[in-house]
Amino acid sequence: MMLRGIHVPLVTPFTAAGEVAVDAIEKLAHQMLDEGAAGLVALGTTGEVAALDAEERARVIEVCARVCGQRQALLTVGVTGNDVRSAAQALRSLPEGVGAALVTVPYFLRPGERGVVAYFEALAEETPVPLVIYHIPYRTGQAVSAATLRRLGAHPMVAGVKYAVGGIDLDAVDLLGDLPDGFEVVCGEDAFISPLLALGASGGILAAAHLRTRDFVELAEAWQAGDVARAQALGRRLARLSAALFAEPNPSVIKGVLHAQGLIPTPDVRLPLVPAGAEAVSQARLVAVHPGQ
Ligand SMILES: O=C(O)C1=N[C@H](C(=O)O)C[C@H](O)C1
Repeated sequence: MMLRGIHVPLVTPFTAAGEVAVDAIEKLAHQMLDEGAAGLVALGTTGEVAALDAEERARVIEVCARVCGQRQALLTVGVTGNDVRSAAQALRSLPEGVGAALVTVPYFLRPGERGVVAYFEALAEETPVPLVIYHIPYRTGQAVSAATLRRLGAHPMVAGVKYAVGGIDLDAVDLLGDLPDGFEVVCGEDAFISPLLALGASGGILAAAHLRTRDFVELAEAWQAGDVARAQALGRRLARLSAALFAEPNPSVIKGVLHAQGLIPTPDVRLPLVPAGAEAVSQARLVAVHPGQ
């Protein structure tokens, strides 16, 4: 169960001069693992990968690979793109220490499900590490059915799917009711982590888990142990936190809270993202401390 547990897609903090704050990434990476995260994700959506140049991406991967190597934790690296040659090149370029690649469904082109299958089957023949399909139709514009995910999951180099469809849909219920051997579902829709775990997901790749990390870890453990009462209580509280942290475009609120806690040097994000409003940050900080029953 390579993807079991909570994996934190790290933010990319920036200095006041607008540079990538590598030291802050290193400290955050250690802190997430200290809190029980099973692994880290570099260059996810939360890491603002689209706004980083090649050299910055390489530095983020390097620091995360160093920390995950020291801690024997899984490092998953985001590979975004909508053409097979650049995605394949990015996979081939992954350095030692990267354990998996989170590959977005090709976005904007809307290639259809046959195109999605051909894309991932081509990458699965090239990749040095297992692939996790990043299925997020409200960002990519491309639907992917349970049947298609099951077909892709039959490939030995396709390890799972990060499932983020804006809730729990019938495809999630269908897929989790009949998973290919060795294929896992991890939640990518933070507020729905608890119900997806209840349906049999292995864990989550959750930006919200930058905060109350240990609670997210305990939530996954409670569902895996069948402690339903504990899992339901934690799930309700953490859903409220997730909703507050996603009140404005991710990762602006999370960065605002981490900055207010002194964990990153600035709350800055790169355009077209803009820093979260003070009210959203204040509300998220309040919910993080008092998540309710
Ligand atoms: O960075 C990621 O990977 C994630 N991105 C999602 C999004 O911003 O849509 C949210 C999820 O927590 C992880």
